Amino acid sequence: MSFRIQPAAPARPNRCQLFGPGSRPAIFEKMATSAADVINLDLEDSVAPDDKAKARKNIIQAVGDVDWGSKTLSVRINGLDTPYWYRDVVDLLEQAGDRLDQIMIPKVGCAEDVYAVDALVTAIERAKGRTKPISFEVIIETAAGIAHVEAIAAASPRLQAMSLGAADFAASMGMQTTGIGGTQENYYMVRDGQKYWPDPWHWAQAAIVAACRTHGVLPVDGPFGDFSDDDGYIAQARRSATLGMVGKWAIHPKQVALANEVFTPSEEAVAEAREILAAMEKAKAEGAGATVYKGRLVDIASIKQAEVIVKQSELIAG
Ligand SMILES: CC(C)(COP(=O)(O)OP(=O)(O)OC[C@H]1O[C@@H](n2cnc3c(N)ncnc32)[C@H](O)[C@@H]1OP(=O)(O)O)[C@@H](O)C(=O)NCCC(=O)NCCSC(=O)C[C@H](O)C(=O)O
Ligand SMILES: [Mg+2]
Repeated sequence: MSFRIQPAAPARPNRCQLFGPGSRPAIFEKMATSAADVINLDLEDSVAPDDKAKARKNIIQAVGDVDWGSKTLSVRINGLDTPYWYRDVVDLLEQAGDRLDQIMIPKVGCAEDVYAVDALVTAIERAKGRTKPISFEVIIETAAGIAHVEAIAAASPRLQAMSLGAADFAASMGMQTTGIGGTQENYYMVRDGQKYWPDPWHWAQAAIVAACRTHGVLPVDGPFGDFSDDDGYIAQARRSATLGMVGKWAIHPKQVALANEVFTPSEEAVAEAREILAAMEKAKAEGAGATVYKGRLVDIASIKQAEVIVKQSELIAG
């Protein structure tokens, strides 16, 4: 291990973030009774410009009126390039109750974007005597965002989570696709006449995971647009989980169970992880730093790998 210690990410379940437009209050109760760990009420791209003010009011009222249970309650504000974002922050922080946990900042392009929102939030919290600090989550969904991803991950002690927003990311990067997440028809390799579809989001996800893990932030996979394609969603979510992400967005309620299934370690995986820990305990007691488990090497690094799975399952079990 480096002399630089890797900080732990916030210890809260974040397997699924369910989104809903702030202009559609009829679904708020349904979101609250869903099995999602995080609720994202949206003021940004799912809300038309003429509906922004009403959506703000809907959300402010719902923060206090709806029973959100133990979920993390987050509101996505508008981007810092719009005329809406400051009013989103001011109205939310001045008028919404203490049940509000988090603000999601979209299209973050540099650490200073987070700094600017932090300054405004801090001023309002002090002025209004809000005692529960609002946490932040950000979306990496522009070329600038991914170019500055590590500085963004380090930008504020309020920052708890960071997502990849595949739709805006693709647009900003000039990618030739209208798909939101998943494999892309024209992103393939050919070997022996067979096509093979790699994952075009892989490198950006890996960059986000590395930045998040360096600074103690939860890395999260964003939306998968085709909510009729369960297999595609599951495949994308499994790749994200394998890379180190802790959860994924749901843009339709049917995706919630899929995310929870993928990001909850299976009983078999947890049992195997516990067996590896037990095998290493035995090896250590015998003075060895490595041993053989089911025909393969396990060593001190395997303890840390197994602990990731056990800790995640314990966190979810509560
Ligand atoms: C996608 C939707 C517009 C679909 O809505 P709808 O046509 O109503 O779907 P269904 O008829 O299949 O609904 C079935 C029942 O589920 C309820 N419902 C629908 N949506 C939600 C929801 N989000 N949460 C909870 N419940 C929901 C319906 O009311 C039906 O209930 P019932 O009648 O009682 O059976 C809609 O799902 C939707 O608006 N989704 C969220 C869209 C959104 O927030 N988008 C923003 C996030 S993605 C993004 O911004 C991209 C990102 O930034 C990037 O760049 O990548
Ligand atoms: Mg977006």
